[in-house]
Amino acid sequence: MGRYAVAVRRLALELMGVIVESLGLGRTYMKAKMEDGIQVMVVNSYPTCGHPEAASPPMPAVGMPTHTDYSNITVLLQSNDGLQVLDAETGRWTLVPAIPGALYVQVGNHLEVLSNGRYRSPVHRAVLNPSAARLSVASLHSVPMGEKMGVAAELLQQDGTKRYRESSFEEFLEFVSWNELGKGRSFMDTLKLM
Ligand SMILES: O=C(O)CCC(=O)C(=O)O
Ligand SMILES: [Fe+2]
Repeated sequence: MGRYAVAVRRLALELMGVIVESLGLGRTYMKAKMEDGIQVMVVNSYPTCGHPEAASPPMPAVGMPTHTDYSNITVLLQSNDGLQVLDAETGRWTLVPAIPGALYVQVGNHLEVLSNGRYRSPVHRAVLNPSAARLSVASLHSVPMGEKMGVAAELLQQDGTKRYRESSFEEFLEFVSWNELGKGRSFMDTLKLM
């Protein structure tokens, strides 16, 4: 686990470099902040479970409720199927298939803010697998705890409109200590200015 944590952090920082470069900000734009930043590793263990509610179509049992990740970027390793992403247009849940040896990379809230909405932080959840127990390891990479993340000044200049307010990881923790995950307003919604 120790070696995986180091390797996945190196990968996340490398990917962040490529992403900010794609935004025209230069590859080292976030380098120092990401190097000083935080990495949260979450190991999720889900039991086997079928469809507890008789419904048509069947309602899956949810292991982790609907949310977006408060990170810049998240790298997920999953043992088998269970992760679903919400298609905002159709309202449909799409399975992210577990491919042996593959990592799933997901945009977090902070990257959506930084990019002024060019990158979107997907709404996702984990459903219980009816035929097998499941493990997932999520590695969330962010800027330092008290650091405020706002829209990149260069992108704001291009766009002329700020779509998100700034926030820090500390503010997020304060929010989640009072608001249950998957219920009511999400923290991401509180960041949106339009
Ligand atoms: O178990 C999964 O596939 C999802 C985990 C997740 O979304 C998280 O830990 O933030
Ligand atoms: Fe997540």
